[in-house]
Amino acid sequence: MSVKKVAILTSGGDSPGMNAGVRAFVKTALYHHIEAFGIRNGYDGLIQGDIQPMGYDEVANIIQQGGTILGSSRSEEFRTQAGRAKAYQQLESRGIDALVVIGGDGSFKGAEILATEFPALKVIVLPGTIDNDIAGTDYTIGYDTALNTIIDAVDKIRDTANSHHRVFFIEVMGRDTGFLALHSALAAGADDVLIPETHTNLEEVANTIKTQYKGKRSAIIIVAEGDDAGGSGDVVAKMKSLLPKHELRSTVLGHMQRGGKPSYFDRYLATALGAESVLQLLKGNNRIFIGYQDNKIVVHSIADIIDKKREISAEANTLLKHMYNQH
Ligand SMILES: Nc1ncnc2c1ncn2[C@@H]1O[C@H](COP(=O)(O)OP(=O)(O)OP(=O)(O)O)[C@@H](O)[C@H]1O
Ligand SMILES: O=P(O)(O)OC[C@H]1O[C@](O)(CO)[C@@H](O)[C@@H]1O
Ligand SMILES: [Mg+2]
Repeated sequence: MSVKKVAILTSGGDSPGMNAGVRAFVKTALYHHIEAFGIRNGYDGLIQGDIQPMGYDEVANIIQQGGTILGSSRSEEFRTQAGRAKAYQQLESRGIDALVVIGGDGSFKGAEILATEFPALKVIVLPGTIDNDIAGTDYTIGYDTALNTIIDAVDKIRDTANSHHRVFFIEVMGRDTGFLALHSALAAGADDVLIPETHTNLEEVANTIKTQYKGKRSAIIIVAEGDDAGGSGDVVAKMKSLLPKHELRSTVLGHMQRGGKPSYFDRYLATALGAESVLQLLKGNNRIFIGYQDNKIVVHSIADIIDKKREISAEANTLLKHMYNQH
C-alpha cells in the first residue's frame, strides 16, 4: 500500500543543510499529493506529539539557514521501550505511515529499533552530522560546511600565530572519529594532526614541531576532541615539558563548527537525499539508509550500515603518511 502521510525529524547534533533536506522532503511529498508533517525537537518531540503539518510556507526561506528549523534533541526517553511505544502511538494516531530521520549514527540506531518494534511503520534515515562518521556514504550533510568553517578559523589563527611566533593546538569536533580533524588539517596546511584512529606519540609531535618550525614563524596542530592524548588543553599541558622553548596555545573551536550557512555542496546533497526519501517510500522501500557514493545516490539497508565503523579512505591514509609521517 502506498504512503499517504509522511513525517520528518532531525536528531542528534544539528548540521548545516538539514533545512535543505526538510524542504526537499516536503516539496517532493506535496508534488506527489502526499501529506507531509514536521516533528519538532527530534525524538523528544515525537514522544510528546509535537508534530505539525508542513506546506510550502513552512519550508520557504529556510534553505540558506544553518541549524535545523525543526529543532533537535538527544532523547534519553527514546532509548527506552516505553518511550518508543509513545513515539509510535503519536504517529499511528495521526495516520502517519512513514518516518524519515535526518541524523547521525545514534539516531539511526534508534530508528532501526523503532522499525523493528513497530513493523507497520516505514522508516528511512538520511546522514546528517558534521562528523562524517557514517558508513555507506562518502559525505554526510553538514560535513563540507563544517570543514570550511574550520579552515577559515585556522587561517585566522595562523595570522596571530605568525605574528607572535607561537605553536597553536586547535581542537576540532569528533568525539570518536578524526575525519573533520584530518581533512581540515590537510586543507588548512596544518603541521600535524592528532586523531583517534592512530596512536598519538607526543614526543614525535614535539620532534615534528622542532624540525619543521625552523625557518617558519608558527606551527598549527589540529587535535580531534576524541584523540587518545586528550583534547587540545590536555595536549598543551603535556607538551610544555617537551617543548620548553616554544610558546604554546590551545584553542577549542567548539560549537561554532556546527553553525553557519550551508555550503553549496551540503545544500545540494541534502536536497537530493530529502527528495529521494519520498521517492523510495513511493517505491515501497522501508528500513533503508540513503547515502551518496561515487557521486550517485545509493541505498543500503539500515542494518547493513549502523554497526560498521567508517574507515579513513586509502587516499586520505596516503596523505596522512606523506604529509604527517603517520602510518
Ligand atoms: N541504542 C539506541 N536506542 C534507542 N535510541 C537511541 C540509541 N542510540 C541513540 N538513540 C537516540 O538517538 C539520539 C541521537 O543519538 P546521538 O546523540 O548519538 O547523536 P547522532 O545521531 O549520532 O548525531 P551526532 O553524533 O552527529 O551528534 C539519542 O539521543 C537517542 O535518543
Ligand atoms: O554538545 P553536544 O550537542 O553534545 O555535541 C557535541 C558532539 O556533537 C558532534 O559535533 C556531532 O554533532 C560531535 O563531534 C561532538 O562531540
Ligand atoms: Mg553520532
